[in-house]
Amino acid sequence: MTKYSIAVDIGASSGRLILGYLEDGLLKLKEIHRFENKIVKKDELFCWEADKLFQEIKNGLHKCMQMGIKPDSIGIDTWAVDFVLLDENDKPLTEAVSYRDPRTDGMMEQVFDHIMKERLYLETGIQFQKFNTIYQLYSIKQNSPEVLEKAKSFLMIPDYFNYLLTGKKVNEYTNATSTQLVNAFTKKWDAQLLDSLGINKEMFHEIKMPKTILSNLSEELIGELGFDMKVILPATHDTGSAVISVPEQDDSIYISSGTWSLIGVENYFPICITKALDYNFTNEGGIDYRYRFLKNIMGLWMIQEVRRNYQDLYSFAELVDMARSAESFKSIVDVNDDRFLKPENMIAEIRNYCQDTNQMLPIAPGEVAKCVFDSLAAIYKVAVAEIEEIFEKKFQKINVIGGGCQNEMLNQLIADVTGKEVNAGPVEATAIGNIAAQLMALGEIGDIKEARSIIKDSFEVKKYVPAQHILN
Ligand SMILES: Nc1ncnc2c1ncn2[C@@H]1O[C@H](COP(=O)(O)OP(=O)(O)O)[C@@H](O)[C@H]1O
Ligand SMILES: C[C@H](O)[C@H](O)[C@@H](O)C(=O)COP(=O)(O)O
Ligand SMILES: [Mg+2]
Repeated sequence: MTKYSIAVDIGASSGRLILGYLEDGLLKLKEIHRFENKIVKKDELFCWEADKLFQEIKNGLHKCMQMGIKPDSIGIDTWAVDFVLLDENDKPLTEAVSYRDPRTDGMMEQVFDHIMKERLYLETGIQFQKFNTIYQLYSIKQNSPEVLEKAKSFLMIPDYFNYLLTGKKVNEYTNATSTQLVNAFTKKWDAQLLDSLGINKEMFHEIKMPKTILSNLSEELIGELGFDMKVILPATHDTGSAVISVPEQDDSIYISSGTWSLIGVENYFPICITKALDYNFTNEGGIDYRYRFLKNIMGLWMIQEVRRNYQDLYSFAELVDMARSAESFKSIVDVNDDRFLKPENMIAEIRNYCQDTNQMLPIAPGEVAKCVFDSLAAIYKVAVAEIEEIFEKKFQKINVIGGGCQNEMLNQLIADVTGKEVNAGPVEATAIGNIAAQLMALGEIGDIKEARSIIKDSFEVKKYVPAQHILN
């Protein structure tokens, strides 16, 4: 009897419900629902609209019913690091504040007064991003200590949605590691670290692995939806699910290309050496206790903001076409400069950077877009060199997955600047990895090796080779 699993993948720019099932040995997908996700200002904080997002999940499930589809399971993945705190009555004490809120400015440095940066890296193996959960919680402790005193539950965004579906409160492993509060070796919440920061460790829940069958829906949800199903934990960190889908892991580097670009390799142990620290690589948890050795790059967030600055006048495809026509424009920016994390106006900020670095200012939309794509390709090249230096080997291929793999100009740029073969696809890598974990939990797929073989057979990837003149 065919099993049907629903993946809920909510990235920083959009969410989608995608139905997945096996047919003739291939993984088939059917998009059920898609919705926008964006940051809004609430009480002077940049927040996600968590209630609206949960309603969109239910809207998608209602659509399933209208299509006569009763999924056997559902799995939710979202962006990392962000969370909600619940009080003793399981009522939210906080909004779902976004990692782009400046409340964490300066917090990392204050945390280093309690634990040396090097020690924190050795214990957790997690990259230093000023928006990591550890710094968000420290900010709450500094500015609203009463909130932390009342907090009885810490739930990351997918954990929170799972709680709303089932009434069960757990923390899923891959996303928990992104907090920089999980010990890379014990794979548990680091009690000593939490104590040293004065953060109440009792509010953290048991860490559960991907493929855990959490529960059935709550009675309330069954009543509302008219059907029941299993709630399964995929790799609830979206990039953790995306990496499951990378068709070829050996000898290849992946770029999970969405709002963020996450560039790295799959590994079987944490690499916490000084060079990895200096280059700010992370060891986020993966499926089956693997590690995602990767680093964050500002990503297509920049072109999303450019598009918004142009009042959504142009599609992403049109921006790419215009960038192609700006062939002679050569200025590039350091996309990882903090100024690009949440600027008032991305176009103005890019121009300011070019001014500050005595480069030509991008004026036309095509020049702005080209500057973004050239700049991303340039920093990818640096990251590839850093990875090869740390692993002391050359990687032959780069797999670009996620929405950004549709950017054919950027794919070709990556091949040209790195001199490597680029394989682009699958677009919905995150949802595919989410579904694969659910089908493994349901016994439809044996293990990750089989899952990757099915995914490779099921989805086309488009190949890009370096332009000939580059290779000569
Ligand atoms: N047709 C297209 N051509 C070029 N780029 C595209 C196209 N469609 C989507 N993209 C890129 O994909 C990005 C969204 O990727 P996605 O993985 O959906 O992001 P997230 O999961 O972070 O919301 C967009 O910001 C855009 O840059
Ligand atoms: C803030 C985190 O680094 C971010 O969530 C990243 O880990 C990630 O998963 C981004 O996924 P998108 O689909 O939003 O690009
Ligand atoms: Mg995504």
